[in-house]
Amino acid sequence: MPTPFTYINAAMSIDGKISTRQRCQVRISGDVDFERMDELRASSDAVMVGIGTVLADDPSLTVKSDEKRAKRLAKGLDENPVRIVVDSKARIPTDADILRKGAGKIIIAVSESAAFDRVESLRKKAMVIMTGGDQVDLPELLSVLDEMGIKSLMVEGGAGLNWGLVKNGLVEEIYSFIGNLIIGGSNAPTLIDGDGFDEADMPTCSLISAEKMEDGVLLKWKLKNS
Ligand SMILES: NC(=O)C1=CN([C@@H]2O[C@H](COP(=O)(O)OP(=O)(O)OC[C@H]3O[C@@H](n4cnc5c(N)ncnc54)[C@H](OP(=O)(O)O)[C@@H]3O)[C@@H](O)[C@H]2O)C=CC1
Ligand SMILES: Nc1nc(O)c(N)c(N[C@@H]2O[C@H](COP(=O)(O)O)[C@@H](O)[C@H]2O)n1
Repeated sequence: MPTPFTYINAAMSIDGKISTRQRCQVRISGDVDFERMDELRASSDAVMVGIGTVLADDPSLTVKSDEKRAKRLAKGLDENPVRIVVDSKARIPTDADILRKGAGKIIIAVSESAAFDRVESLRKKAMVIMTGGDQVDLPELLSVLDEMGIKSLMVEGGAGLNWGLVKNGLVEEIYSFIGNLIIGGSNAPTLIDGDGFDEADMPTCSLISAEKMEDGVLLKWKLKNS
């Protein structure tokens, strides 16, 4: 089944954490990396996060630069890419920023385990796509997105969603900005959490580029199995 070109973009500490043990939003990127992230948003068909990130960070996932939004409009696109939340049980608060801020399509990807009334109330604010039994079926979801014309998909985390996508072989590239911080903590989320791979199954990557950026480094990887 065809799926969009899917890539993860994230910022992590020297020790691979993407947040603290309190799971609150941490500014790891500097201005240059946030600008790069905004350009990626502006140039992607869709941006995706997991419900854990929505509950922790309450992001809007909008393109921040007026100029970049104007360029999208000039090309006949919506100001923002399609914004997608992977949320099996439809837990997203109805006043979440992503549902209130910015123009453009919003998709909430739920599973059959979502309560009917929650799904019906979300349908007033967003398009709902249902796949999977207990949890969202990510391969099926990405196939549906591809059929809808979404050909490039930027994944902005968090740790659990990143795992689900990589485990299913759905990620082609990973871009990680490593900032000059040490966060530590065995309960702080890393770039990829979940159950983890056994040694025999670990995906390997080839390095696309390594670039010094402000006080950190931007690494771009291509997954070999994709
Ligand atoms: N530094 C950075 O670049 C970034 C940092 N973060 C940080 O990451 C943390 C959030 O990460 P995390 O808590 O892992 O949350 P995620 O955003 O990764 O969401 C995880 C949730 O996604 C849902 N989900 C649905 N289907 C699947 C599936 N098939 N596979 C995997 N997950 C699925 C699950 O909830 P359910 O079953 O209910 O649907 C799961 O608990 C926050 O602390 C945030 O600040 C987040 C993004 C970027
Ligand atoms: N690239 C990057 N660097 C950091 O330091 C970060 N904390 C994040 N977090 C991601 O950005 C989202 C915030 O988006 P809004 O601009 O508020 O819409 C957040 O949810 C994470 O996905 N990213």
